[in-house]
Amino acid sequence: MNKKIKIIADDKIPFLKGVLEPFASIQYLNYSQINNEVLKDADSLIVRTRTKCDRNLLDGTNVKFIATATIGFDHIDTKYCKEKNIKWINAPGCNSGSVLQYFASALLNIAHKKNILLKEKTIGIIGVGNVGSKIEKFARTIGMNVLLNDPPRERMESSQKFVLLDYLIQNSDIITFHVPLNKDGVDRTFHLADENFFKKFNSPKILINTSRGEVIKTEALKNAVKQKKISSLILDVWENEPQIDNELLNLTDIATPHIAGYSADGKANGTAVCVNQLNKFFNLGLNENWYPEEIPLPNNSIQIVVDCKDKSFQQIIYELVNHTYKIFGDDARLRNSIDTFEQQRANYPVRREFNFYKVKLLNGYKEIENIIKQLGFNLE
Ligand SMILES: NC(=O)c1ccc[n+]([C@@H]2O[C@H](COP(=O)([O-])OP(=O)(O)OC[C@H]3O[C@@H](n4cnc5c(N)ncnc54)[C@H](O)[C@@H]3O)[C@@H](O)[C@H]2O)c1
Ligand SMILES: O=C(O)[C@H](O)[C@H](O)COP(=O)(O)O
Repeated sequence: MNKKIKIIADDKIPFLKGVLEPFASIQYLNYSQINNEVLKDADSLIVRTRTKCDRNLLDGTNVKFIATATIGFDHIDTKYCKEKNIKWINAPGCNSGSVLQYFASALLNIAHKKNILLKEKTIGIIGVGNVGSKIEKFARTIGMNVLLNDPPRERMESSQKFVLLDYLIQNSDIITFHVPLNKDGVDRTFHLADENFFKKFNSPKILINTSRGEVIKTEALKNAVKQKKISSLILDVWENEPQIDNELLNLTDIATPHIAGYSADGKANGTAVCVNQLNKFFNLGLNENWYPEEIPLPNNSIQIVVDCKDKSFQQIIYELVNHTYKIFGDDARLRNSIDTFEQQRANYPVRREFNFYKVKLLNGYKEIENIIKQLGFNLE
């Protein structure tokens, strides 16, 4: 145990307070207060995406270990960290179940509103990692045709299951992005969807972005919507957050303030990875595999009862998913108050993922039972 380790942590990381105090000195700060000055004598940092960990922040400090309670790590200057021998870790997959829930809710609600039978549609998934793989499984489970694009995986796995981006664009009814933000290199994703990308649209498509705002060029996207190349637009991430483009917001069908990954389960997973990795790195003496003792309960009932009689399976899944997450609540809050983007994230209500809920089917049948289990719900 080393009492002298000093940690600076973002104060909006849930479940963290009180955990490391017996083993280290820890100070919680708003992300806007985490600067070079306050890090002077710090050994470690626990951050979210809002803290840019680069030379400006870290030069001349003692920081040896950075943990980010997120999957994304585009806010970490990995080259600089390597040069300075600063170890950094992220939390791969921590919130992939949460993004799946967001995605399922968004797609099923748009389909419901526009009378779209999803099993007749083709979905193109760009980026098939932790989140993209869950979306793939969901889409296949509900009978959709699926196209996958992931050049890094294609190179590594030399698999036939991937298609070229152009093919995906031309053959998908729905396109969804799950790539990391790569600012350069052969797998660059910065402005992956630009004028040239939208030029290839041969029919109006549903477009969903829960990855990073900078993956889509805002001006090109706005023009594509105005030219009716996009039939429905769902955005959780934006260029230049939290100062997002008001005109773009008004062109969306569903708009949310970067909360796709904000389930309480996802947050608990992210915090646990940070605590456990930090404990290991500094040999702090905390029990291995720490996990929050209690995750708060949501505002709805754990049990969901659905009568399947005379309902299509898309309708049944729509009802189930909507019980667990009401996406239009998040959408309305953002539309009513575009200037409180960051506050809406900070005060996000408790959301629990599918595996928290128990489903009781009335007039159920084998096929729907299997689908519900595959989606991660508990069947009573
Ligand atoms: N909105 C949210 O709250 C939220 C929550 C979780 C993740 N995210 C973001 O979603 C994205 C996906 O997250 P993840 O956990 O699945 O990440 P991941 O790293 O597990 O998967 C990313 C996948 O994209 C692939 N990829 C890389 N470059 C590509 C390219 N040029 N074209 C196509 N594929 C490419 C990788 O090979 C990998 O399989 C990330 O940007 C992450 O930051 C957002
Ligand atoms: O990268 C991630 O894990 C997600 O984008 C996550 O939702 C980011 O959350 P933040 O750190 O901005 O609170």
